[in-house]
Amino acid sequence: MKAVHFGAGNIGRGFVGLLLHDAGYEVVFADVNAELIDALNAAPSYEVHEVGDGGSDRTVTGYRAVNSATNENELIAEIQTADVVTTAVGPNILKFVAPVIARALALRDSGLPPLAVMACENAINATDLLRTEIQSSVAPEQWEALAPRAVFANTAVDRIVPGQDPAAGIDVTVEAFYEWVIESGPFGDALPEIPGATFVDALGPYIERKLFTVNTGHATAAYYGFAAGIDKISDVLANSGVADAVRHVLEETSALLVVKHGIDAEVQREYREKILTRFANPHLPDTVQRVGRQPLRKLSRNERFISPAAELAERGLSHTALLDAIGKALGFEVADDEQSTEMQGLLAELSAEEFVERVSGLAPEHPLYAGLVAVVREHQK
Ligand SMILES: NC(=O)c1ccc[n+]([C@@H]2O[C@H](COP(=O)([O-])OP(=O)(O)OC[C@H]3O[C@@H](n4cnc5c(N)ncnc54)[C@H](O)[C@@H]3O)[C@@H](O)[C@H]2O)c1
Ligand SMILES: O=P(O)(O)OC[C@@H](O)[C@@H](O)[C@H](O)[C@H](O)CO
Repeated sequence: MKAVHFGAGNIGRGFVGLLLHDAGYEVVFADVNAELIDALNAAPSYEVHEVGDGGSDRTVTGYRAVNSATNENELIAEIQTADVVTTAVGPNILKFVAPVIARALALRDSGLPPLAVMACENAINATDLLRTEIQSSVAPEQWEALAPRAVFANTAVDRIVPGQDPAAGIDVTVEAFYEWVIESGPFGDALPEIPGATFVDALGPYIERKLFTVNTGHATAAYYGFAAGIDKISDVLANSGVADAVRHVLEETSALLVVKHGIDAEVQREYREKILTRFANPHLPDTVQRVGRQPLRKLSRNERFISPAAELAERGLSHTALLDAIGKALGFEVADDEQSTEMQGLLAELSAEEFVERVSGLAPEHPLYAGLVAVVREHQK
């Protein structure tokens, strides 16, 4: 079995690549980082260090790596005969990896089983987005021929993999916890063999629970931590004021998840307590800069703040802690985070109403709109 994985970064090496390797796949990493590709190809193995309770050291072997920026033909040949394609490049990058997948599908032997394509990004229905990008990269009549050659399944991935110490080379430090949930429907009876993954009929509740608990809580900690001048995420959680703010936010998103998806309130309470423990893992060198990265993406309509806050507002439920966290997000500014500087520019140039419409995509008639405008206006004072 062969898997081609786009994005040999933190989650690519520390989670998706590891689980595919454990499942018996020959893993081919594709990345645009030439130095990383060379380092992977120069070593016969790399280590995944799981830190915290229950962690152990794991070794990944039998992989190879292709530079997708310079070796497109080699990559196409690999995808043509692969069983699985996964991505962990960031949702905004999917449009760049789509054309090469389309070209490989066009050359794929139609007698082969369909290629299983799964985007492992922090976004709702990221694989649907990837499929749309692949489809729009070819002519409509060509898509009819290509579509049966692939199966597209959405997934939810959860493992905290911080930025890595450059001195560690290609080895990766990760938390011990992981969860990979994949929708089963698209595969019919032919589920990919990935023992470390859980296949479910309906992914919606899983991805929303993950994004609106783990990622909403994480981003809240990052933006409050940044405002307080704290660098390490575990130190942020040690600040009782910030820890309370994160708890309040997660109580609000939990109320939505319980009412919307019928998740048991006690089960959800335990889930969020476990997540707070994960954030506080002192062995994990995670930073507010990484967790808060790309704030414009995080403040967009279907993401971890606006989506739950909008639905809470629509249902007449409390969302004040989320609005406070959004206010903190507006203060995020990190020199090498382009979106954070772009956001500061927008805050300086646009009215509060224009900023809300541009960034969150909410219309003036939405019940969250006025509250959001007030938060932005307060920040601009
Ligand atoms: N790190 C985590 O804790 C974590 C956990 C769950 C999900 N995720 C999600 O996984 C994705 C990747 O996150 P990460 O933390 O691993 O980021 P990362 O920056 O460590 O890795 C991304 C990799 O993608 C590569 N890349 C960029 N453009 C590319 C292209 N056009 N083709 C091929 N490779 C390309 C980069 O060079 C980099 O190596 C994001 O969507 C993130 O939300 C991350
Ligand atoms: O990757 P992002 O930028 O969407 O979010 C940053 C972190 O919250 C995220 O990477 C978490 O570590 C991860 O989602 C845990 O499963």
